[in-house]
Amino acid sequence: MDASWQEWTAEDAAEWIMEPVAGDDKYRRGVLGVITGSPDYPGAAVLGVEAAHRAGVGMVRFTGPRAVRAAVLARRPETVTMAGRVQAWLVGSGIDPERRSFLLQGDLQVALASRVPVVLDAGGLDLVGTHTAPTIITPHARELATLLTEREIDASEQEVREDPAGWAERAARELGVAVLLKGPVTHVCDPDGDRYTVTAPTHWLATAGTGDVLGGILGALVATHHERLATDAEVLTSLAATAAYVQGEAARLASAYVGGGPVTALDIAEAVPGVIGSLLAH
Ligand SMILES: NC(=O)C1=CN([C@@H]2O[C@H](COP(=O)(O)OP(=O)(O)OC[C@H]3O[C@@H](n4cnc5c(N)ncnc54)[C@H](O)[C@@H]3O)[C@@H](O)[C@H]2O)[C@@H](O)CC1
Ligand SMILES: Nc1ncnc2c1ncn2[C@@H]1O[C@H](COP(=O)(O)OP(=O)(O)O)[C@@H](O)[C@H]1O
Repeated sequence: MDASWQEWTAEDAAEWIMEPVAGDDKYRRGVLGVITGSPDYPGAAVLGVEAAHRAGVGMVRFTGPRAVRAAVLARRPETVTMAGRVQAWLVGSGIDPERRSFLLQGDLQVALASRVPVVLDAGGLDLVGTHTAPTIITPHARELATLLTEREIDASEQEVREDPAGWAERAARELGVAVLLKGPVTHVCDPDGDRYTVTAPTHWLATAGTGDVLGGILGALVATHHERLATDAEVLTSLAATAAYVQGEAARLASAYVGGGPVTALDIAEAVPGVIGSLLAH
Protein backbone atom coordinates (compact mmCIF):
# COMPACT_ATOMS: atom_id res chain seq x y z
CA MET A 1 0.00 0.00 0.00
CA ASP A 2 1.21 3.48 -0.95
CA ALA A 3 2.20 5.28 2.27
CA SER A 4 0.25 8.34 1.18
CA TRP A 5 -2.96 6.43 1.92
CA GLN A 6 -3.93 6.44 5.58
CA GLU A 7 -5.84 3.48 7.06
CA TRP A 8 -8.88 4.83 8.91
CA THR A 9 -9.00 3.71 12.55
CA ALA A 10 -11.60 3.50 15.32
CA GLU A 11 -10.03 6.65 16.82
CA ASP A 12 -10.51 8.49 13.53
CA ALA A 13 -14.09 7.27 13.14
CA ALA A 14 -14.99 8.20 16.72
CA GLU A 15 -14.30 11.85 15.91
CA TRP A 16 -17.05 11.87 13.28
CA ILE A 17 -19.93 10.48 15.29
CA MET A 18 -22.15 13.35 16.31
CA GLU A 19 -23.58 12.71 19.77
CA PRO A 20 -27.00 14.31 20.37
CA VAL A 21 -27.02 17.26 22.79
CA ALA A 22 -29.73 18.81 24.97
CA GLY A 23 -30.51 21.56 22.47
CA ASP A 24 -31.12 19.16 19.58
CA ASP A 25 -34.37 18.44 17.85
CA LYS A 26 -34.92 16.28 14.78
CA TYR A 27 -34.24 19.15 12.38
CA ARG A 28 -31.06 20.38 14.07
CA ARG A 29 -29.87 16.81 14.22
CA GLY A 30 -30.16 16.63 10.43
CA VAL A 31 -32.70 15.62 7.80
CA LEU A 32 -31.60 13.21 5.08
CA GLY A 33 -33.52 13.27 1.81
CA VAL A 34 -33.47 9.90 0.08
CA ILE A 35 -34.27 9.18 -3.55
CA THR A 36 -33.53 5.48 -3.98
CA GLY A 37 -35.25 2.28 -5.03
CA SER A 38 -37.56 1.49 -7.92
CA PRO A 39 -40.25 -1.08 -8.69
CA ASP A 40 -37.36 -3.32 -9.86
CA TYR A 41 -35.29 -2.81 -6.71
CA PRO A 42 -37.52 -1.73 -3.80
CA GLY A 43 -35.22 -3.49 -1.34
CA ALA A 44 -32.37 -1.07 -1.96
CA ALA A 45 -34.56 1.77 -0.66
CA VAL A 46 -35.59 -0.22 2.41
CA LEU A 47 -31.98 -1.07 3.25
CA GLY A 48 -30.62 2.46 2.84
CA VAL A 49 -33.42 4.04 4.85
CA GLU A 50 -33.06 1.41 7.58
CA ALA A 51 -29.33 2.05 7.80
CA ALA A 52 -29.79 5.83 7.91
CA HIS A 53 -32.22 5.55 10.83
CA ARG A 54 -29.89 3.14 12.62
CA ALA A 55 -26.99 5.57 12.18
CA GLY A 56 -28.76 8.24 14.23
CA VAL A 57 -30.04 10.82 11.76
CA GLY A 58 -32.76 13.28 12.89
CA MET A 59 -35.20 12.44 10.11
CA VAL A 60 -35.35 10.62 6.80
CA ARG A 61 -37.54 12.07 4.05
CA PHE A 62 -38.12 9.48 1.37
CA THR A 63 -39.21 10.17 -2.20
CA GLY A 64 -40.09 7.30 -4.53
CA PRO A 65 -42.82 5.38 -6.36
CA ARG A 66 -45.88 4.36 -4.31
CA ALA A 67 -44.92 0.69 -4.03
CA VAL A 68 -41.42 1.56 -2.88
CA ARG A 69 -42.74 4.07 -0.35
CA ALA A 70 -45.04 1.37 1.01
CA ALA A 71 -42.13 -1.05 1.41
CA VAL A 72 -40.02 1.58 3.17
CA LEU A 73 -42.85 2.54 5.52
CA ALA A 74 -43.65 -1.09 6.29
CA ARG A 75 -40.13 -1.50 7.61
CA ARG A 76 -39.61 2.02 9.01
CA PRO A 77 -42.76 3.99 9.84
CA GLU A 78 -40.47 6.69 11.27
CA THR A 79 -39.76 7.73 7.66
CA VAL A 80 -41.46 10.88 6.37
CA THR A 81 -42.71 10.76 2.77
CA MET A 82 -43.89 14.36 2.64
CA ALA A 83 -41.62 16.72 0.66
CA GLY A 84 -39.80 19.36 2.70
CA ARG A 85 -36.46 20.80 3.63
CA VAL A 86 -33.48 18.46 3.80
CA GLN A 87 -29.84 18.99 4.71
CA ALA A 88 -28.29 16.19 2.65
CA TRP A 89 -29.32 13.85 -0.15
CA LEU A 90 -28.74 10.17 -0.81
CA VAL A 91 -29.54 9.37 -4.43
CA GLY A 92 -29.38 6.38 -6.74
CA SER A 93 -29.24 3.00 -4.96
CA GLY A 94 -31.68 0.63 -6.61
CA ILE A 95 -32.38 2.94 -9.52
CA ASP A 96 -31.76 1.85 -13.11
CA PRO A 97 -30.26 4.89 -14.88
CA GLU A 98 -31.80 3.68 -18.17
CA ARG A 99 -35.30 3.64 -16.70
CA ARG A 100 -35.66 6.92 -14.79
CA SER A 101 -39.29 8.07 -15.04
CA PHE A 102 -40.30 11.63 -15.88
CA LEU A 103 -41.42 12.10 -12.27
CA LEU A 104 -38.11 10.80 -10.94
CA GLN A 105 -36.13 13.10 -13.27
CA GLY A 106 -38.05 16.04 -11.81
CA ASP A 107 -37.40 14.95 -8.21
CA LEU A 108 -33.70 14.53 -9.00
CA GLN A 109 -33.48 17.98 -10.54
CA VAL A 110 -35.06 19.58 -7.49
CA ALA A 111 -32.76 17.65 -5.16
CA LEU A 112 -29.57 18.48 -7.01
CA ALA A 113 -30.47 22.15 -7.36
CA SER A 114 -30.85 22.50 -3.59
CA ARG A 115 -27.09 22.87 -3.05
CA VAL A 116 -26.91 20.64 0.02
CA PRO A 117 -24.34 17.81 0.02
CA VAL A 118 -25.16 14.80 -2.14
CA VAL A 119 -24.19 11.14 -1.93
CA LEU A 120 -24.50 9.62 -5.42
CA ASP A 121 -24.70 5.83 -5.60
CA ALA A 122 -25.46 3.20 -8.29
CA GLY A 123 -28.11 4.57 -10.68
CA GLY A 124 -27.35 8.15 -9.64
CA LEU A 125 -23.65 8.05 -10.49
CA ASP A 126 -24.11 9.47 -13.98
CA LEU A 127 -25.50 12.66 -12.41
CA VAL A 128 -22.03 13.64 -11.27
CA GLY A 129 -21.09 17.00 -12.74
CA THR A 130 -24.69 18.08 -13.35
CA HIS A 131 -24.83 20.23 -10.20
CA THR A 132 -22.59 22.32 -7.96
CA ALA A 133 -23.47 20.91 -4.52
CA PRO A 134 -20.65 19.16 -2.59
CA THR A 135 -20.74 15.59 -3.84
CA ILE A 136 -19.37 12.18 -3.02
CA ILE A 137 -19.81 9.22 -5.34
CA THR A 138 -19.86 5.64 -4.04
CA PRO A 139 -19.21 3.25 -6.96
CA HIS A 140 -17.88 -0.28 -6.93
CA ALA A 141 -15.19 -1.16 -9.49
CA ARG A 142 -17.59 -2.00 -12.35
CA GLU A 143 -19.62 1.16 -11.77
CA LEU A 144 -16.50 3.34 -11.69
CA ALA A 145 -15.21 1.80 -14.92
CA THR A 146 -18.58 2.45 -16.59
CA LEU A 147 -18.76 6.02 -15.30
CA LEU A 148 -15.25 6.90 -16.45
CA THR A 149 -15.72 5.24 -19.82
CA GLU A 150 -18.90 7.30 -20.34
CA ARG A 151 -16.69 10.37 -19.74
CA GLU A 152 -14.23 9.18 -22.39
CA ILE A 153 -11.66 7.88 -19.93
CA ASP A 154 -11.15 4.26 -20.90
CA ALA A 155 -11.22 2.02 -17.85
CA SER A 156 -12.21 -1.60 -17.40
CA GLU A 157 -13.52 -3.25 -14.24
CA GLN A 158 -10.37 -5.38 -14.16
CA GLU A 159 -8.08 -2.34 -14.33
CA VAL A 160 -9.97 -0.62 -11.49
CA ARG A 161 -9.79 -3.79 -9.37
CA GLU A 162 -6.04 -4.07 -9.98
CA ASP A 163 -5.29 -0.45 -9.03
CA PRO A 164 -8.18 0.88 -6.93
CA ALA A 165 -6.03 3.61 -5.34
CA GLY A 166 -4.88 4.96 -8.69
CA TRP A 167 -8.35 4.89 -10.24
CA ALA A 168 -10.06 6.41 -7.22
CA GLU A 169 -7.58 9.31 -7.34
CA ARG A 170 -7.97 9.70 -11.08
CA ALA A 171 -11.78 9.74 -10.76
CA ALA A 172 -11.66 12.39 -8.01
CA ARG A 173 -9.34 14.52 -10.12
CA GLU A 174 -11.23 14.15 -13.41
CA LEU A 175 -14.73 14.39 -11.98
CA GLY A 176 -13.92 17.03 -9.34
CA VAL A 177 -15.75 15.24 -6.52
CA ALA A 178 -14.97 13.08 -3.50
CA VAL A 179 -14.87 9.36 -4.28
CA LEU A 180 -15.55 6.28 -2.17
CA LEU A 181 -14.53 3.27 -4.24
CA LYS A 182 -15.98 0.09 -2.71
CA GLY A 183 -14.15 -3.22 -2.46
CA PRO A 184 -12.42 -5.47 0.10
CA VAL A 185 -10.32 -2.37 0.74
CA THR A 186 -12.43 0.75 0.28
CA HIS A 187 -10.58 3.79 -1.03
CA VAL A 188 -11.79 7.29 -0.17
CA CYS A 189 -10.21 10.37 -1.70
CA ASP A 190 -10.90 13.84 -3.07
CA PRO A 191 -9.30 16.26 -5.51
CA ASP A 192 -7.61 18.09 -2.60
CA GLY A 193 -5.46 15.10 -1.67
CA ASP A 194 -7.28 13.38 1.20
CA ARG A 195 -6.60 9.64 0.85
CA TYR A 196 -8.05 7.08 3.24
CA THR A 197 -8.40 3.31 3.12
CA VAL A 198 -10.83 1.18 5.07
CA THR A 199 -9.96 -2.52 5.09
CA ALA A 200 -13.09 -4.66 5.51
CA PRO A 201 -12.82 -6.74 8.70
CA THR A 202 -14.93 -9.54 7.13
CA HIS A 203 -15.48 -10.75 3.59
CA TRP A 204 -19.07 -11.73 4.46
CA LEU A 205 -19.73 -8.12 3.35
CA ALA A 206 -19.63 -9.32 -0.25
CA THR A 207 -23.37 -9.93 -0.45
CA ALA A 208 -26.30 -8.11 -2.08
CA GLY A 209 -27.44 -4.88 -0.48
CA THR A 210 -24.48 -4.11 1.76
CA GLY A 211 -23.58 -1.16 -0.48
CA ASP A 212 -27.12 0.18 -0.08
CA VAL A 213 -26.60 -0.02 3.69
CA LEU A 214 -23.31 1.88 3.35
CA GLY A 215 -25.16 4.61 1.42
CA GLY A 216 -27.66 5.00 4.26
CA ILE A 217 -24.94 5.24 6.91
CA LEU A 218 -23.02 7.80 4.87
CA GLY A 219 -26.16 9.82 4.14
CA ALA A 220 -26.93 9.94 7.85
CA LEU A 221 -23.41 11.06 8.75
CA VAL A 222 -23.52 13.77 6.09
CA ALA A 223 -26.92 15.00 7.32
CA THR A 224 -25.83 15.11 10.97
CA HIS A 225 -22.76 17.17 9.96
CA HIS A 226 -24.70 19.59 7.75
CA GLU A 227 -23.58 22.67 9.67
CA ARG A 228 -19.90 21.80 9.36
CA LEU A 229 -20.30 20.88 5.70
CA ALA A 230 -21.86 24.23 4.91
CA THR A 231 -18.45 25.82 5.46
CA ASP A 232 -16.09 22.90 4.92
CA ALA A 233 -17.07 20.44 2.19
CA GLU A 234 -13.67 18.76 2.49
CA VAL A 235 -14.88 16.75 5.48
CA LEU A 236 -16.91 14.55 3.12
CA THR A 237 -13.94 12.20 2.90
CA SER A 238 -13.68 11.82 6.69
CA LEU A 239 -17.41 11.12 6.87
CA ALA A 240 -17.16 8.60 4.03
CA ALA A 241 -14.26 6.73 5.63
CA THR A 242 -16.20 6.70 8.90
CA ALA A 243 -19.27 5.29 7.13
CA ALA A 244 -17.20 2.48 5.60
CA TYR A 245 -15.58 1.79 8.97
CA VAL A 246 -18.98 1.61 10.72
CA GLN A 247 -20.40 -0.64 7.96
CA GLY A 248 -17.41 -3.01 8.22
CA GLU A 249 -17.53 -3.19 12.01
CA ALA A 250 -21.28 -3.74 11.93
CA ALA A 251 -20.74 -6.67 9.58
CA ARG A 252 -18.01 -8.04 11.84
CA LEU A 253 -20.26 -7.71 14.90
CA ALA A 254 -23.24 -9.31 13.15
CA SER A 255 -21.10 -12.21 11.98
CA ALA A 256 -19.53 -12.65 15.41
CA TYR A 257 -23.06 -12.88 16.83
CA VAL A 258 -23.61 -15.99 14.70
CA GLY A 259 -20.22 -17.49 15.52
CA GLY A 260 -18.48 -16.09 12.45
CA GLY A 261 -21.27 -17.15 10.09
CA PRO A 262 -22.80 -15.25 7.17
CA VAL A 263 -24.69 -12.00 7.50
CA THR A 264 -27.34 -10.26 5.43
CA ALA A 265 -27.43 -6.57 4.59
CA LEU A 266 -30.26 -6.05 7.04
CA ASP A 267 -28.26 -7.78 9.80
CA ILE A 268 -25.51 -5.25 9.15
CA ALA A 269 -27.90 -2.29 9.37
CA GLU A 270 -29.25 -3.65 12.64
CA ALA A 271 -25.74 -3.88 14.10
CA VAL A 272 -24.93 -0.24 13.30
CA PRO A 273 -26.20 1.26 16.60
CA GLY A 274 -23.91 -1.06 18.57
CA VAL A 275 -20.89 0.09 16.57
CA ILE A 276 -21.82 3.74 17.02
CA GLY A 277 -22.32 3.17 20.74
CA SER A 278 -18.86 1.69 21.09
CA LEU A 279 -17.30 4.51 19.06
CA LEU A 280 -18.95 7.06 21.36
CA ALA A 281 -17.49 5.21 24.34
CA HIS A 282 -14.03 5.43 22.78
N1 LIG B 1 -32.32 -5.64 -2.61
C1 LIG B 1 -32.11 -4.77 -3.60
O1 LIG B 1 -33.02 -4.09 -4.08
C2 LIG B 1 -30.75 -4.62 -4.11
C3 LIG B 1 -30.54 -3.69 -5.12
N2 LIG B 1 -29.34 -3.48 -5.65
C4 LIG B 1 -29.27 -2.49 -6.70
O2 LIG B 1 -29.10 -3.17 -7.91
C5 LIG B 1 -28.60 -2.27 -8.89
C6 LIG B 1 -27.51 -2.95 -9.69
O3 LIG B 1 -26.39 -3.12 -8.83
P1 LIG B 1 -25.15 -4.04 -9.25
O4 LIG B 1 -24.11 -3.81 -8.22
O5 LIG B 1 -25.60 -5.44 -9.49
O6 LIG B 1 -24.75 -3.36 -10.62
P2 LIG B 1 -23.60 -3.77 -11.63
O7 LIG B 1 -23.35 -2.60 -12.47
O8 LIG B 1 -22.48 -4.36 -10.88
O9 LIG B 1 -24.24 -4.95 -12.47
C7 LIG B 1 -25.20 -4.69 -13.45
C8 LIG B 1 -25.74 -6.01 -13.95
O10 LIG B 1 -24.69 -6.75 -14.57
C9 LIG B 1 -24.85 -8.15 -14.35
N3 LIG B 1 -23.60 -8.72 -13.79
C10 LIG B 1 -22.46 -8.05 -13.59
N4 LIG B 1 -21.51 -8.87 -13.13
C11 LIG B 1 -22.04 -10.08 -13.04
C12 LIG B 1 -21.55 -11.35 -12.62
N5 LIG B 1 -20.28 -11.52 -12.23
N6 LIG B 1 -22.40 -12.38 -12.59
C13 LIG B 1 -23.69 -12.21 -12.99
N7 LIG B 1 -24.20 -11.04 -13.42
C14 LIG B 1 -23.40 -10.00 -13.44
C15 LIG B 1 -26.05 -8.28 -13.46
O11 LIG B 1 -27.14 -8.62 -14.26
C16 LIG B 1 -26.25 -6.91 -12.88
O12 LIG B 1 -27.62 -6.65 -12.59
C17 LIG B 1 -28.13 -1.03 -8.14
O13 LIG B 1 -29.06 0.00 -8.31
C18 LIG B 1 -28.13 -1.48 -6.70
O14 LIG B 1 -28.34 -0.42 -5.78
C19 LIG B 1 -28.16 -4.17 -5.16
O15 LIG B 1 -27.62 -3.31 -4.19
C20 LIG B 1 -28.49 -5.51 -4.54
C21 LIG B 1 -29.63 -5.43 -3.57
N1 LIG C 1 -14.54 -9.29 -1.02
C1 LIG C 1 -15.00 -8.35 -0.20
N2 LIG C 1 -14.61 -8.30 1.09
C2 LIG C 1 -15.09 -7.38 1.93
N3 LIG C 1 -15.97 -6.43 1.59
C3 LIG C 1 -16.40 -6.41 0.31
C4 LIG C 1 -15.93 -7.35 -0.65
N4 LIG C 1 -16.54 -7.08 -1.81
C5 LIG C 1 -17.35 -6.02 -1.61
N5 LIG C 1 -17.26 -5.60 -0.33
C6 LIG C 1 -18.01 -4.49 0.28
O1 LIG C 1 -19.40 -4.85 0.22
C7 LIG C 1 -20.17 -3.74 -0.22
C8 LIG C 1 -20.83 -4.11 -1.55
O2 LIG C 1 -21.46 -2.97 -2.10
P1 LIG C 1 -22.04 -2.98 -3.56
O3 LIG C 1 -21.06 -3.56 -4.51
O4 LIG C 1 -22.60 -1.64 -3.81
O5 LIG C 1 -23.22 -4.06 -3.43
P2 LIG C 1 -24.79 -3.87 -3.51
O6 LIG C 1 -25.03 -3.06 -4.76
O7 LIG C 1 -25.31 -5.27 -3.62
O8 LIG C 1 -25.26 -3.17 -2.28
C9 LIG C 1 -19.23 -2.57 -0.31
O9 LIG C 1 -19.25 -1.84 0.90
C10 LIG C 1 -17.85 -3.21 -0.50
O10 LIG C 1 -16.81 -2.41 0.01
